[in-house]
Amino acid sequence: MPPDSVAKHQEIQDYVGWNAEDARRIHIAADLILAGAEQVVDDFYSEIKRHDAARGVITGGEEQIDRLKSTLRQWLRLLVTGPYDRDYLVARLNVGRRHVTIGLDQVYANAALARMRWRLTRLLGATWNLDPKELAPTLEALHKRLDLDSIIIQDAYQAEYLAQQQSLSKENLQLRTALDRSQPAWEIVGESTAMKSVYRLIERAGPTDKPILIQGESGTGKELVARALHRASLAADKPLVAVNCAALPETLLESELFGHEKGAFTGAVVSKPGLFEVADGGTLFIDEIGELEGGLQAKLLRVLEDGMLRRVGSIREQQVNVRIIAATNRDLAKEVEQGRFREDLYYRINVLRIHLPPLRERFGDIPLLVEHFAEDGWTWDQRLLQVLEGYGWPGNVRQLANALDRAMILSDDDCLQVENLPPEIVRSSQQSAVSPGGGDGDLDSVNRRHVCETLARCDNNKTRTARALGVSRRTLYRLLEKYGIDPQ
Ligand SMILES: Nc1ncnc2c1ncn2[C@@H]1O[C@H](COP(=O)(O)OP(=O)(O)OP(=O)(O)O)[C@@H](O)[C@H]1O
Repeated sequence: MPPDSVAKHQEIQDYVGWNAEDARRIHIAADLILAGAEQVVDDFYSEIKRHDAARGVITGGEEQIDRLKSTLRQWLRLLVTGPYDRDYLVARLNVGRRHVTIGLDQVYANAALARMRWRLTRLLGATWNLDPKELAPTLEALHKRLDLDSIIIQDAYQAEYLAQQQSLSKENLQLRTALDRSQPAWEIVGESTAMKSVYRLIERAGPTDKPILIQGESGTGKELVARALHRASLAADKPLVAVNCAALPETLLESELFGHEKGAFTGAVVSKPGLFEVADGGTLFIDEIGELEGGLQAKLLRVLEDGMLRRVGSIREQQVNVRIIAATNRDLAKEVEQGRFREDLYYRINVLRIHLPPLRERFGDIPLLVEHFAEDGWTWDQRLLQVLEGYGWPGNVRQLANALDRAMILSDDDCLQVENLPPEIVRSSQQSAVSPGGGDGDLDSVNRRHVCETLARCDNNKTRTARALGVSRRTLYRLLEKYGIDPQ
């Protein structure tokens, strides 16, 4: 592994906040997870096999599946036993590549990883008959480890994708397209009027090559819409590459987006193309564009204006042809007014805009979403829907999905019970039963109280609080600022 990767992963590790205590907790849980590994592995593959197109890729039958399963077991062992060090990274990248090369591309890897995360959480929750409070730090450590892991697999994917791109035959490209088109994991659920107008915009705006700005609160499905736009575009058979500006520190983000030349900075011992180059001919989805720093905004503007970019440390300019889809949960017009976002860039990306309504403005979609997120065979009653429809959902659809996951994990049978929803949701339903008639004006105070209570329940730990609320850490900071809450 090149030293620059090691340095980069150290930086990612620091960023995610992985520490010795987390390692210790995972180590304690390792036996349990490994004992349930078969279940997790089977689950991973049943997720993959759900996709018709994947069946066409795994052509070696059961034998190939067995080989892949043993790679996955190795992955799990690494995930829960290995220290997070250089050897882990090398081994992990190899495991990642093996999955990626057979065509389980990013889309599947992500869907299957999400599934694995759910299964591991459930496994720990079900086996350790513990108070959720006691279990929380271990689950958090596990989630951190999976976060680190998915950043690494993303890297492996990119490296592999680039290598494949150079030698890819036409058939393979068509297969890749088929994979992306037939991907049901990106299904957008909702039949409210607001969502119907979103679908209409996707149909109309998708086939143009114009930049699109998707605006909406965190967890409203902006990434889903970006994927639908790409599928509806003329470049649907070309790559869709996603980057989240809030997930990486500025320096990493610059080299991630624009690439770097050998020697550009300490540790850059090899040249690396950026995501713009990887997405050439296709779409680049820039999530949380409002987080982009000034210097990077200028560089992005240049690419939008004439398609020219320069890798970090290079004097050579090169041309790319990439359609930009950007998303933000901020009010960019306000950011422009306050001088935090370049006006010229704003006008460039704001040619077409899609607004995603928050969940509290489309309660009618809740029953469909519950059906979508509940596993096969689960049931629920009207009371559960009433409670869900009476809650404010600051974390939107993502928070709803997490709440339902929790209810499934804690349930003794296959019935979703109100009592197994997160306490803040149950409490808010009890409060609204006592004081009915709260209008929009009350929503902020309900949300504020909800954030305060969750913060207290998570011992003022912001990572845990953000996870419990189903929002990113940055969103949590914005909520704290908005509601004037002192996190201490
Ligand atoms: N309408 C929907 N139908 C089905 N699933 C949805 C819908 N909206 C959101 N989701 C699910 O909710 C989760 C969050 O969605 P997504 O990542 O697209 O939101 P986002 O707006 O991009 O969030 P953020 O701003 O925090 O990045 C995902 O698991 C996604 O699949």
